[in-house]
Amino acid sequence: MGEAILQTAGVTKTFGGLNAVDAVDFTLAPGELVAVIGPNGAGKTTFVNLLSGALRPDTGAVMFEGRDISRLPVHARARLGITRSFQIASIFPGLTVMENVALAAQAHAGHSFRFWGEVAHEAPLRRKAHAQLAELGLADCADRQAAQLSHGEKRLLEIAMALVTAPRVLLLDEPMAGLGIAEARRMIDFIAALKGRFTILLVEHDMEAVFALADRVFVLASGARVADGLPDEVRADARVQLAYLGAEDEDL
Ligand SMILES: Nc1ncnc2c1ncn2[C@@H]1O[C@H](COP(=O)(O)OP(=O)(O)OP(=O)(O)O)[C@@H](O)[C@H]1O
Repeated sequence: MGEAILQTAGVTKTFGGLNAVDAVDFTLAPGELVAVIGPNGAGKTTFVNLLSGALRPDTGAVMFEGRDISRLPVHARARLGITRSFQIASIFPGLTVMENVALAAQAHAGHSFRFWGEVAHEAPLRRKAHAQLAELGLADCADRQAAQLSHGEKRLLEIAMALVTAPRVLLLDEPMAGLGIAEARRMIDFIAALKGRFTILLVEHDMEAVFALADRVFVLASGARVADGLPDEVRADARVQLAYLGAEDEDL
């Protein structure tokens, strides 16, 4: 893989006396899908917050294309193309799927917020939304009201709303959470179809999804990196197995 698009160097975040993220070095190369895993409380959410800008590191740095972005807030990082799906996606339940995607496209286009009545007349936005939904295999949902979607379909819509903004890096925080078996399979297929076209960091407890999707697996435990490698290497790593001991719901 080429140079990192997103990188951390010795990044640390402390809460009280606890190093939630402890001197972590991490790289994400363009087009890669890296899964960040670890037992409960390992620091995964804190780490994503440090990447998205929701939290600032106490020490160390976050770099985007070699530029130090450690002090930039969420909106400035979003403008650079670092997109966390749920931050983009406040789904409007009374609007259709297509209208929600068109609104996300409009927000990204940099217009100040306008109500849907105005946006609805903008054919280019509607076309863009339709094209995005068709590309994602969601065209059959386009005219459904968002409120009527299943939980799994709403998660797909959130990701579609992030993707229409053409993110440079997509941060997916537990997209499988709360999905039934069939919905989980659909989500795995959906994310698999994004591979190579988008650069993705996936935080996920669902190991079936992680090992089906990841190019590389990055393991945190007690805030620190314990492994970073190919899925099969990580699965066989004794340090990883040790980190997961006692975490009954998270068998590797
Ligand atoms: N705002 C906060 N204030 C104090 N402690 C926090 C805060 N956020 C996280 N922590 C602590 O930091 C540690 C890491 O938490 P974090 O939520 O990042 O882990 P996680 O790997 O995402 O866990 P899970 O898999 O359970 O979501 C935990 O011990 C948690 O209690």
